[in-house]
Amino acid sequence: MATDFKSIPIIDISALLAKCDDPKMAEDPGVSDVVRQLDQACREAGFFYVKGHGIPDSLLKEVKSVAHKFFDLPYEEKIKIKMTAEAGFRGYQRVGENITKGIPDMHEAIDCYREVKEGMYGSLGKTMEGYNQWPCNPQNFKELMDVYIRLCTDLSRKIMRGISLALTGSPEEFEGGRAGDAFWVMRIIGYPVVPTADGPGPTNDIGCGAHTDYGLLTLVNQDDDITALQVRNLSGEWISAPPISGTFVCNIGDMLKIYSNGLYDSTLHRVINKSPRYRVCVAYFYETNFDTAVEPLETCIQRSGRAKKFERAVYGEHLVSKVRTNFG
Ligand SMILES: N=C(N)NCCCC[C@H](N)C(=O)O
Ligand SMILES: O=C(O)CCC(=O)C(=O)O
Ligand SMILES: [Fe+2]
Repeated sequence: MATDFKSIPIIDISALLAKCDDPKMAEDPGVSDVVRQLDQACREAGFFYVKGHGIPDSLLKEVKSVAHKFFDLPYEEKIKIKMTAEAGFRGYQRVGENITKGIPDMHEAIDCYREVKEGMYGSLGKTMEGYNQWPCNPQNFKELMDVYIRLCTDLSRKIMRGISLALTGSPEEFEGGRAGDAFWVMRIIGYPVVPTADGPGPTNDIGCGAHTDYGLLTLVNQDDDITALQVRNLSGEWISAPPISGTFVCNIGDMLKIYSNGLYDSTLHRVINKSPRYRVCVAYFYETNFDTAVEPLETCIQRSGRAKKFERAVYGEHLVSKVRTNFG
């Protein structure tokens, strides 16, 4: 459960990464220290920054730089990779096309998902079947994102080993049938400058309305120098998550809330870009296996008062119902 946190902690995870695939990792004092910090951050805020994550800062910056270059292109160019239901909701969506709680968001984006081949998950996977649509311009876009996705997947798996240790004492609860074949989502998002009182432009200033993320863990790579992401604490105050160069902002999704039986919450957050500059964010979402039925872990039920607080949910069903409401 979230608390009245006033700021979001920064965790150096290098000791966890160094020992992550060592069978004795649980006994390492450096790992234990990171695990304790992850546990506290997940209980108190559901949000934390990570540093010491091993992904080069130059790559974090390049990914944002190609995103800026894409969004700078004329509309006719961007719409060449238009998001459609036929493409499994992959591709470019214009400003106002994504809906949060009935209100159009003031962002444009390219949505990408792990490829779902025809028939792969039967009727459960139908909506998400399709291939990603990559722009030809900037030219290195796809190659760069492929590398980035691979690194984010590996990093997320490792952070989840730390979170697994914190919740259960074993590092492997989110592998195998739960998230050993993790589904992923990536959104490359652009937030235009908000209109001034007298100028033309969008009808509201909410870049992305209050929402929770859907899966296990999100890695947010946001533009430096613009504070726009806000996180809601228990009393309903919006706490800013300002950019800290070289870090990711991480947060917990709905599936981890269920697995942890509410020990960790998927914290509400929103985006308001009040700066005079266009903002980009590349958000990577690490999820469970697409067809996994998620239920509270037995250890977490024991640790949280012995009552099961959530019913089982199939991740793929949750995603599909979100995608369908996001795009009308
Ligand atoms: N895959 C994830 N988590 N996407 C987050 C998008 C949040 C906005 C969306 N309209 C919503 O209401 O969920
Ligand atoms: O733009 C951001 O900083 C976060 C975006 C976000 O919350 C999302 O896409 O789920
Ligand atoms: Fe989000």
